Amino acid sequence: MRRYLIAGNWKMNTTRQDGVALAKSLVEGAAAATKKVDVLVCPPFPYLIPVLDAVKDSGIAVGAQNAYFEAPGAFTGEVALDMLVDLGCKSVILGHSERRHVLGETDAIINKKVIATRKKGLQAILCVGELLEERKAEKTEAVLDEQMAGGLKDVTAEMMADVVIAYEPVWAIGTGLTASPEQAESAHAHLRKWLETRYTPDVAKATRILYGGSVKANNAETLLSQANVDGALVGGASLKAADFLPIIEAGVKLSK
Ligand SMILES: O=C(CO)COP(=O)(O)O
Repeated sequence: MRRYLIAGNWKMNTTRQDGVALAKSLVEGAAAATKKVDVLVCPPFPYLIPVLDAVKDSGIAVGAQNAYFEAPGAFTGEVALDMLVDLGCKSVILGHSERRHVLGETDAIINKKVIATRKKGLQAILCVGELLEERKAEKTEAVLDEQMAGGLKDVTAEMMADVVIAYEPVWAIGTGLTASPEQAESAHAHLRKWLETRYTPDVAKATRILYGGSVKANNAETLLSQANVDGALVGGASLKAADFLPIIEAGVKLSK
């Protein structure tokens, strides 16, 4: 049975003070929920340390929104995975659509990051998803196949033990447009099939596939109740405890 993972991607938001206050509210409101579901917050790099302090021993995990694949060295402006391990981060979001489409990350770069992340023992959350024009042209599955093949090149079945896939249709991110539960389920089922073909039925069964794109308190339960939706990667609605806690609760409610 796959355990739900409810992850908050704060993107380039919050101040230190607001981020710490948010983390403390989550500890108050969701520490108990971590018995049933995995809860993860991914603040901007400068706030990792205060947020890690704020959630210490609560069961809530902290992750980064990106990392560089090289060992520490002369890479101005980058953050090494060793540094994230050193801090106590558990997870890294990789290949988010904003990094692909705004910062120009390619599947090849993302692939190096996935491999380096797993080699350091951290959880890799690999994001995939199609643009609106790709969906309209009925290319969704082809785009997902390409991003999965590129992002997971040379990633072994053993490494897959802590790889999470996040399906984030780009047209649903920050737009208020959510994939319908049927659209989400169809993409997730396709991704699971892909995993089965590329790896094994066991890998496909064990790998969590999160949905991301305008997840809110009022749609979380329907999305999470789809057979192949194993959690949520939440942007805007992860920035306020009052918005994020009900999404966590939806996961708890649906957990056996
Ligand atoms: O990109 C996302 C999470 O990584 C989704 O963002 P929103 O929830 O703001 O649409």
